[in-house]
Amino acid sequence: MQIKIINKSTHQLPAYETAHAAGMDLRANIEEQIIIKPLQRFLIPTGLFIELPIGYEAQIRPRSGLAYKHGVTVLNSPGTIDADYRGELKVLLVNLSDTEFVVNNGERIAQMVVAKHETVVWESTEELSNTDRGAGGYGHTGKG
Ligand SMILES: O=c1ccn([C@H]2C[C@H](O)[C@@H](COP(=O)(O)OP(=O)(O)OP(=O)(O)O)O2)c(=O)[nH]1
Repeated sequence: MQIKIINKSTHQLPAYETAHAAGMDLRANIEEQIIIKPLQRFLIPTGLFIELPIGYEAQIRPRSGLAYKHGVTVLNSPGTIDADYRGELKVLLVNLSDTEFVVNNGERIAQMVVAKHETVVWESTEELSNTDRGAGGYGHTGKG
């Protein structure tokens, strides 16, 4: 499927990401370096704007390399981009390490996947069907 995108960032979208991709890496589009201190968060602009069809969402997810090597992740993961959103895509990074993390312009800070979802009609009722699980959860079947 094709999805409209406006790129107002200072960098080009790589060709491998604009053709038949599941999504794309998201890059910081910033005029100056951003320094995220330990346990601080920062909303980072990407310079990208998209028009998703109804019935689709985009999910902003962490990059495993940033999480593993630097303790930096997406705070609201997965961030939800609604189909009717026309603003700039932004990434909410949080630094869970004990050292500062520097973000440079053009750096890949997260990844975005486009996903189809059901459109639901919530049917109000007084009773739900019985199951073996019932209301059990939160590890009720064992330790973990
Ligand atoms: O990581 C994110 C999360 C959201 N958004 C944009 C797109 C999304 O469609 C909009 C609203 O996000 P969300 O529904 O998560 O926000 P909310 O906290 O429920 O506030 P709102 O009242 O604006 O819906 O913000 C981003 O750019 N990045």
